[in-house]
Amino acid sequence: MAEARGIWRWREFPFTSGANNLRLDRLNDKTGYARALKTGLPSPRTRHKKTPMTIETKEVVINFQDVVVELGGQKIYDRLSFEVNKGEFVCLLGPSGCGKSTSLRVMGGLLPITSGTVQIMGLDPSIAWSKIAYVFQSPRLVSWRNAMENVLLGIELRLGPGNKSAREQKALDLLALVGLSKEVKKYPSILSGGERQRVAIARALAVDPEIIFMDEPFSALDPTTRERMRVEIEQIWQKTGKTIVFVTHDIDEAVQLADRIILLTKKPTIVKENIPLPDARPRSLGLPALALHRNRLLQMFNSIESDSKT
Ligand SMILES: Nc1ncnc2c1ncn2[C@@H]1O[C@H](COP(=O)(O)OP(=O)(O)OP(=O)(O)O)[C@@H](O)[C@H]1O
Repeated sequence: MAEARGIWRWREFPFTSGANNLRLDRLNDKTGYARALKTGLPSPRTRHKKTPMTIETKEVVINFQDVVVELGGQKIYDRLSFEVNKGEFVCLLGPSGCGKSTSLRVMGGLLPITSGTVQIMGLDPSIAWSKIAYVFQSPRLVSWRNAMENVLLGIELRLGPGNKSAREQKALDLLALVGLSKEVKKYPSILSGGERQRVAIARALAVDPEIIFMDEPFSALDPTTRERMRVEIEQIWQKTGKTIVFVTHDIDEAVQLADRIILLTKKPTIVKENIPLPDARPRSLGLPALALHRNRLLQMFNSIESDSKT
């Protein structure tokens, strides 16, 4: 696990990627000044000054190295390698069937690899389960438990019974974080699709994971709700500082949300390209910079398609 420290000057900052840009983006929010104090980074008012200072750079929390996965006699990954840094919002983007969801199963220790190495915070995935949580396309709530009880279920299963009132307060706080303070007693059957997915996000956060894996979490929602949920997940990520690995095949979603897009080829899959997105947040899809990323990604997708035909 690499952890480096270095001297940083403001003018160099926008051109670095990963955790550094993430920290910079976080300074753009209302709590930027308080965060600047906490992180030791310059506040938005003073960061233009070329003050040399020492900061933490990147810490790798996910490491895929030369991973081969074979399923049903078919090679899915062909020595797939990538890294994810602490605090990053990484989107895994690629054509259908390239193995995006498979990578989440591998990282969760749910699927053995044929060769190569996978490490989650320096650990083998089989023993790293306490570091991770999942949000799936379907919220997978327990129908006979209300919103709060569903969040509590996550805590109970992972962390044991513990202190009841502390657990309940934590569940309430998380439901407030995802905008469901008034829905805590509602059962899944009367929650909207977006609300159900928010409960699932609160449940994932409840076990205090280092890394959250999201597998197309908004793809079943209507376009308006999907758009709203993107804004909300970005805010939640900024508030919690979690590392998020977000699987999608939606280019717009990826350019709106990611610090970095890992673009995958078709099977047998390798990384086609790592694409850092240093653009300021929140990002509107109408911004010219996003249109450029989008067009570039579309071209790459076309190239992936034509590669597979040859
Ligand atoms: N248990 C299995 N046995 C055989 N093949 C499998 C198994 N599970 C997954 N696969 C195959 O592995 C490949 C990758 O599947 P995966 O679901 O990871 O793709 P994906 O990139 O997430 O696709 P999509 O975007 O369509 O959801 C697919 O070709 C799939 O058919």
